[in-house]
Amino acid sequence: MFDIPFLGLPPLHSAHGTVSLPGSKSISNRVLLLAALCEGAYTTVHDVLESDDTDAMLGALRQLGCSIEAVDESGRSLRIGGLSRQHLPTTASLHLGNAGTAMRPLTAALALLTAPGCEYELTGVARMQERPIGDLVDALRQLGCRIDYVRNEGYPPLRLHAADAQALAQNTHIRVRGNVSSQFLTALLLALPLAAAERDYVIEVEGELISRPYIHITLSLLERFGIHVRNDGWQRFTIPAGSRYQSPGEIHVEADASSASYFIALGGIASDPTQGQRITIEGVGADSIQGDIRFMEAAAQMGVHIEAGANWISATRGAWPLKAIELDCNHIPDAAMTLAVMALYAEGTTRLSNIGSWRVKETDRIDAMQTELRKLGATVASGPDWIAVTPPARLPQWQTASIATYDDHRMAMCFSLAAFNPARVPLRIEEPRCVGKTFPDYFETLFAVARAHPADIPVICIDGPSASGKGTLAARVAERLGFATLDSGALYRIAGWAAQHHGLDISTANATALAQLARTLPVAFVQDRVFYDGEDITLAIRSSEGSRNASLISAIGPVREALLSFQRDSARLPGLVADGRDMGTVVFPQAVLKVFLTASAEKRAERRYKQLISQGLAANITTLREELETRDARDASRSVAPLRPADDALMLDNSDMDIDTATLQVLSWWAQKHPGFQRDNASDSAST
Ligand SMILES: Nc1ncnc2c1ncn2[C@@H]1O[C@H](COP(=O)(O)OP(=O)(O)OP(=O)(O)O)[C@@H](O)[C@H]1O
Ligand SMILES: Nc1ccn([C@H]2C[C@H](O)[C@@H](COP(=O)(O)O)O2)c(=O)n1
Repeated sequence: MFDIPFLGLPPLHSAHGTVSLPGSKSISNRVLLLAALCEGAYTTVHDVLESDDTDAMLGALRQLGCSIEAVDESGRSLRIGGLSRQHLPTTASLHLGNAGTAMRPLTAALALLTAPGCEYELTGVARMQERPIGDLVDALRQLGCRIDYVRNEGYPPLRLHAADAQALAQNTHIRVRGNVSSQFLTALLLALPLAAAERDYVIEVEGELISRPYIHITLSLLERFGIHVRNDGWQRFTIPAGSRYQSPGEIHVEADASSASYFIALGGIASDPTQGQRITIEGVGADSIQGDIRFMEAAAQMGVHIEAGANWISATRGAWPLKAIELDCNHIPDAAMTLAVMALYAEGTTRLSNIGSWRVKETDRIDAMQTELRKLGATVASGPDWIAVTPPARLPQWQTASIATYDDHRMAMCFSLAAFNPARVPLRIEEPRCVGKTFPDYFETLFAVARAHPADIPVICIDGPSASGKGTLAARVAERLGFATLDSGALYRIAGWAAQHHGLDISTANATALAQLARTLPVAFVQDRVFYDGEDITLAIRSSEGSRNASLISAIGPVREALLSFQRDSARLPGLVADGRDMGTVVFPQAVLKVFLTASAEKRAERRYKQLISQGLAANITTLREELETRDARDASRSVAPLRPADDALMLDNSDMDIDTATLQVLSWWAQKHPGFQRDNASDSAST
């Protein structure tokens, strides 16, 4: 997951490949609660989504005394022991983050489970405290449940007390408004089987029921747990007397159909079938119980070519540009956000209606969508429950933009699709960590299938003499930007070690054999360790001998040639920070930012000395200084790719600069290379 202030997206041109999606949030949280409600039974739930929202549910269930164990190392199969009514804690304060799928059902279930003398408080983040829950509380109060608002009438936090048992036995017919959030009805449907042992309970929906597909998921899952609800025209639901939760033993969570929408759109925007390209999605397909699977129909209407099997989908470009549509999106409220961004690639105006529920989600999604699409140059109009999007009319009207995400995972995910814009303007997604709500590895999954022109992948080069701090600085900068790193010196160190290991003298006489060896190094990088043919050589290559051998072998032209393509292939999305001696002069001459990092020989020897001592290695500061000066002289005087600053490199002497200051300097230079974004790296960095 990219836990950084912003993620830069360079222009992307195509996408191709297969993606496996995480489990559905809606199904995961329902199933976890259902399993917990099977008193005295165990349920193994497979493919559970690992995310902020499921963490919120699991944390609450644990606090309530539920036993939850990982079945294997994947952590995605959990064995849940049903809650025992008699052993619930007397008090609990449950923090449910911004997880509506935890807050609403737990409110209803606990309103019925709270025993006399017990008291539970349910709360969440600031946004959760702005999300209405009054209709659910009103419905529960009709049953005799006792719920207080802790702060604001109609909103969490809530305090729950034991229900009035007499009222609960008499008030078996309740009403709930259907046009605010379908999660209220879901919450009641999941909770009422706890009361329905002896009598029917009937829920009457007032007004139009929005987001019916989510109720369909609830009813399907209730069936799996032994509860057969009677559905009369989506207006009246009866939980029959004698209902009792029964564990299915094992249950699998489908992949998330809403998450699939980004990759279906991706196929339609960026996979060219004439080049044999397609995006294949595994884990969810035509047999899905999730309503958002019908996004396939909407995307097909816009021109995406889609094929689907029971649990897979493939998507490629069909009509291009896409076709603008007018669509009532009540049936796919979450995935409809993806359509709004697809509209950027359509001819004409796309109008999405019946999306009033967007206003009470993680943020006011209609306002957020309008603001951010306009930043890109689109023309956007909106009303209480609709939005209309017209793409920029001509290429120059596309704008580079820093997209705010409003702590809303779907804003971050759907706006990533704008990186395929025809004007090839780069984007920035602010606070990309918000995808953790449902799809923590979203951007990694996207980058695994998206392609950029090599020249568009941003590379930062940090070259300089030995022990000037290149590796340390490169790692810090990469961490801040979410980029990969390339320690090119390590490659020469490994090649030098290998030559010695195979008894090859490091001299130009052996150039061909040494180059062949360098081309086929059986090396593996595992976290911060280096393995050669399974042998851990991390420390060996950092010894004085290792440094000398690296310097010697790096002066042999064919060896440098042999290592070139590996280094260039390290440039990958969303970017690379490469450190060495010739990153800016030879390997990445087109790099956007080149830094030549220096420090006095005295300081460098001192730092290297401290580094070796801290690793438990013997060192002598005078010898170290002599060695690194000899090495630098050799590296700078060799005929191939000598150590020298590129003509366009920025010089940074960090002799008297700490690592944080050096990092901020590089990030600030990086920001200056990217005019046009409303926020810049320097101000983001300074706030850390
Ligand atoms: N600005 C700094 N102030 C103090 N110490 C630093 C600074 N930058 C780096 N160091 C320390 O100096 C040591 C050498 O740094 P580092 O290994 O990053 O250098 P390098 O240039 O990559 O070395 P090499 O050329 O051998 O690959 C490390 O222990 C690091 O923590
Ligand atoms: N791009 C590079 C990187 C390194 N070398 C050589 C020169 C160094 O003496 C040796 C070890 O590098 P270090 O780990 O100290 O960065 O490798 C090079 O020629 N070109």
